[in-house]
Amino acid sequence: MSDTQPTPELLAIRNRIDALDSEILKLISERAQCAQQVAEIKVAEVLAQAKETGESPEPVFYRPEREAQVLTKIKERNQGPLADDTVAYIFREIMSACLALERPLQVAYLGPEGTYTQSAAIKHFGHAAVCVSQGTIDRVFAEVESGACHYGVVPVENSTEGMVSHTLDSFIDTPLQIVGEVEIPIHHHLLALKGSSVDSVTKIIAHQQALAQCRNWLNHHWPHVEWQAVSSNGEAAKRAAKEPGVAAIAGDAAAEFYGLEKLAERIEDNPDNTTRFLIIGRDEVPPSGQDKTSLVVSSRNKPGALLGLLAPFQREGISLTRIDTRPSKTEKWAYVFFIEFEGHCQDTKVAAILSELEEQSILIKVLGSYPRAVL
Ligand SMILES: O=C(O)C(=O)C[C@]1(C(=O)O)C=C[C@@H](O)C=C1
Repeated sequence: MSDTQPTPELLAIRNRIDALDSEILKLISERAQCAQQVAEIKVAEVLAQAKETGESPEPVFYRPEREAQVLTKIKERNQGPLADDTVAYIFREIMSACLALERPLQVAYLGPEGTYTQSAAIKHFGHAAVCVSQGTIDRVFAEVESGACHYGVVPVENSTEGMVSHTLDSFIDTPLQIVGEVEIPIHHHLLALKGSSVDSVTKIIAHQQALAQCRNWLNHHWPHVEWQAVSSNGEAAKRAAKEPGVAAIAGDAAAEFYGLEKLAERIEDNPDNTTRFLIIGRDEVPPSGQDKTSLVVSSRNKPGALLGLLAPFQREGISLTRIDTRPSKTEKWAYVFFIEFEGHCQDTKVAAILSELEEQSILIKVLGSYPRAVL
């Protein structure tokens, strides 16, 4: 390191940075005070409503549609040199901290710690949310349904492996709504106890989806070692941290949390491997202007039934973003369709499509209209 004094030029720029930082701090504090005032208004509105109707619902502090609008505006206004996503992440954290002043959020996620779902929860809610690990997807739904947690985060699809069928099935019976979505690029690593060598590995464990996403790599490098599916990548990392000879497939967060050595990095077969997660909550979300709607629908078992369900979307010019089929739990060889499309159920065109589908189908359930992922 050089022991020379900073040049006058460097000193001047640092002084400018100090001055800017104190201005930024002042503005952030002012913004946080505004958020506190918003909270007071929300509480007052609920109290006024309680006086009028006798009902006293909980004030809703978290506003996904507003957060999506704030982040979208920031990205649109950004003129560099920082990247759009970088400035959006900074504002994500500012809003997360402001919301925590209004009401700290409890978010249930499919754990244990170190899972990609935890990374998704932090990406969506920021670091001020309190993320609460759950052992299963069912527990995440149950915690939000019971009110023990405000929101939940569950994986729904992977770009290599397709839908997480358990999550889709859970939506059929739940009273919860989808209130948001978030995508995470998935990079898997082979992890083992610190100081382990590749030769010491006798068993590789991971969630079955992770094993599937690394199948070619495993076949090529580890054909003679046992592979075992476990309940989550976080669980795999937790075991690898205790059991010599056991290597786990998991991501950076798990490697860091359990202090594991990376024996091989980025071992997924598809470098664009991405997982999409859904945010579940108890309240409907008003339109943000850039929304998606998810629904589950089952038609009568007759020729052309699927075509009939899709025709209204084509007529109204509404883009489908996803369609999936699951066996109906109530009738043999009958199916339910999960359909996702652009728009909000309060949009006139979408409302027209929904009432048409209601006439044609034996079951239709809107799972939620929610802002498209901004980050
Ligand atoms: O606008 C609101 O309703 C707020 O509570 C403020 C704010 C923000 O910091 O901008 C904070 C939390 C909400 O989720 C959305 C936005």
